[in-house]
Amino acid sequence: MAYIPWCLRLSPVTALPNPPPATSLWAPHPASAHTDGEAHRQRWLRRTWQLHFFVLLSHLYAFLLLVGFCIVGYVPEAVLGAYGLWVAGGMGFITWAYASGWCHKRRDPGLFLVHQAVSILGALGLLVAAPQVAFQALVMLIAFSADGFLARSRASFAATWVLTLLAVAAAFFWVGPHMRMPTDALPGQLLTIGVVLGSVARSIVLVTFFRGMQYRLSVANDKLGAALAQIETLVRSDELTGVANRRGIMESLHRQRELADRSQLPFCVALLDIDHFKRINDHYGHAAGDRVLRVFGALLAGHTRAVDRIGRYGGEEFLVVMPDTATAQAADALERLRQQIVAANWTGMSGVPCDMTATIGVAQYRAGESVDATIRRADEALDRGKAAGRNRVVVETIR
Ligand SMILES: Nc1nc2c(ncn2[C@@H]2O[C@H](COP(=O)(O)OP(=O)(O)OP(=O)(O)O)[C@@H](O)[C@H]2O)c(=O)[nH]1
Repeated sequence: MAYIPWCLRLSPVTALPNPPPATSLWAPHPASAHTDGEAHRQRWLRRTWQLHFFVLLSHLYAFLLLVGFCIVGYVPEAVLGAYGLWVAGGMGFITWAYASGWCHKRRDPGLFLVHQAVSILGALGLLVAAPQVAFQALVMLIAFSADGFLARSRASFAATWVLTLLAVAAAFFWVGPHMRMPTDALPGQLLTIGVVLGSVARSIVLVTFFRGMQYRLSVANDKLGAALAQIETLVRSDELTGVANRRGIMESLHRQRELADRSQLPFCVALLDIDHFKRINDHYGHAAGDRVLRVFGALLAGHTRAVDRIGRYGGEEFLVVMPDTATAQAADALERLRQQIVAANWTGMSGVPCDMTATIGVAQYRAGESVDATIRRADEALDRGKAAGRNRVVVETIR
């Protein structure tokens, strides 16, 4: 899974059982890389480096403050040297890990646990070695713990803070009596103000950065949700006519069957077939035939109830699911529809000089039967309608 700090994780899009992972903070996930391509990868790399550069700056700032404390005599030079080596070594390693791409291959590309362990131990070491600047060391400890926002999980975030608090308690226990705020003279006061300002600035930048990340992730998540909803609609729609395609109408039919089995309410299935449609193709070409089909789809959508479900079952054959409807009511409604088809201005609407009719077969669902059985009976009625001369509504034969 891509590395995403827990605080940036968004609720997953539920439209698909396995939604693609949201974008990672530290490295673009391979699955998401193809969406925006190289530009997207470069953007993420730039952000990673921006954050890393800022962290480097904050360490440099803390080091310069320590130099100041050393100059005015609060910190031994050996401690300053050890601290400098620790920061240079740690940051050098992390810079190498980013630059070489080594950290991107790891399960934890932010090197979170290593980073936290090194940071907390270093700050603790400073606290013990130079209790004169305990205040700065404590501020650093808390600031490093705030990096826990990069944690993979709430558990490691909580663990970071618990460990920090335990470390601080232990440090107080050992060196507590020697701790003091170096504010007895002006240089110490100024340096202490510098520590406070530095920690406030670090917090502001980190919070701003994470808020920005969270906003961008939420926008990406919304876009993904909208795209998935669009795909959901597209896979169930007929491109030519705009009504449901065979998959969509069959899903509606299965749903209606389940509802009817529960509610014991009747429902009907109607199959509609345009009469002599082949002639349109033969006389005016396939494109003209497509325009006629589009008009037929629009007529069906416009002259059926909102609760009825319409789909293109195949070729010039359409299927209508009519909920809460018994055969007699269905036959009446379909007869009105047939008349609308006859009366429609086909030439005006399709641009093809023609007058179309349709034959309709209708069957009522019988409790417990398969949807295929209902469709078969509607199809038999349709065949009888064609054989009897077309342009009519035929109800299934009750056996
Ligand atoms: N333009 C166009 N034609 C299609 C499409 N799908 C199927 N057809 C055509 O629809 C015609 C169906 O012809 P037939 O099954 O003989 O039916 P018919 O001519 O309507 O005759 P009856 O149903 O017996 O009244 C064929 O010519 C198919 O090529 C489509 O998406 N677009």
